[in-house]
Amino acid sequence: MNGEIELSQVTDQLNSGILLLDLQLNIVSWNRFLAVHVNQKLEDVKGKLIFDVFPELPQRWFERKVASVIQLGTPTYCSWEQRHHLFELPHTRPITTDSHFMAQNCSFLPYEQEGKLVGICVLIEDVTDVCHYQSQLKETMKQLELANRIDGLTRIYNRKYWEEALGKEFARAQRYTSELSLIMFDLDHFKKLNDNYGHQCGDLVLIETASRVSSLLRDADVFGRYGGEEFGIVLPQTDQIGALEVAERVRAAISNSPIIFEGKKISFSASVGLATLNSEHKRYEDLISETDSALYRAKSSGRDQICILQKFNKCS
Ligand SMILES: Nc1nc2c(ncn2[C@@H]2O[C@H](COP(=O)(O)OP(=O)(O)OP(=O)(O)O)[C@@H](O)[C@H]2O)c(=O)[nH]1
Repeated sequence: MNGEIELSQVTDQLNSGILLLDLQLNIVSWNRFLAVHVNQKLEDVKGKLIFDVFPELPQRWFERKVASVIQLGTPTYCSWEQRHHLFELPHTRPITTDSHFMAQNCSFLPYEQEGKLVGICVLIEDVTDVCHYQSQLKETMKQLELANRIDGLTRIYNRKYWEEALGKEFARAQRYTSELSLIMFDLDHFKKLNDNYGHQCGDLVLIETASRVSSLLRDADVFGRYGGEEFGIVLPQTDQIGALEVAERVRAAISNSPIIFEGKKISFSASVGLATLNSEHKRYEDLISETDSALYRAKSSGRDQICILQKFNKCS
């Protein structure tokens, strides 16, 4: 039995491409997998320069890769994560992928005869499925991570993420003795709004509030939904005067224009509490607690207004 025939019977059944090149990068042989995917017979490509048969190959990169195999006499490798594919071979998967071409792991192996390097064997593995499932996994992880941070209704940060961010900003402001202010606001008579116009209308007001306030803030500010109809804004590098300006803009943005729901004009407003970091605040919870007390005072002083406990101890 002829050894060559025997080997090709095996390699022709492989679900991977095997391409044999001489040291000048002319094609010496390939297996059935490549003949099928390139749709050309071995006789038609034998002796041709690889770049004439596969013009898509990055020539200089390919030559460098092969040169290292020739010089070192050791295999080298290129995974689909480095380059999605080298050879433009159509994939035959019924799955939808981002590319028309098969994702590939390619190995470049030295090919020796009688102890002498005579060529390079390129092994091309089809890893389209791996690539596809990995991309899906990445996308799912991204969505999960987002869902973990974002409030489902208003699309701003949820309480857990917002509080973590406040904790970090608090620690940073203490370490660098920089300014930090906190605004918390709560929609007024929200229960009545729900009762009068329905929960759907209440939801719409929450969404509209988040959207209006988001558009007023700087990138560094951290805006989150603290609970039902209560929101918080962390303002790094912001003193009391700066925070008061923001608070006034927030209050006005909410109460100055009603929404239209089922043809009806729905007015709503918010009460706002504000506090600025000082030496009495030992933990970020102290800052929340002071802001919440200011908010409570804004409610009890008539709503649709801003209150600060520190220094001014006043409402505006
Ligand atoms: N539509 C809607 N309502 C919510 C949501 N979360 C909380 N609420 C409602 O918000 C209302 C809050 O009511 P209260 O805590 O009594 O406060 P309020 O009516 O706004 O009164 P003041 O805060 O004192 O002005 C409750 O009826 C909750 O059911 C939500 O996601 N959607």
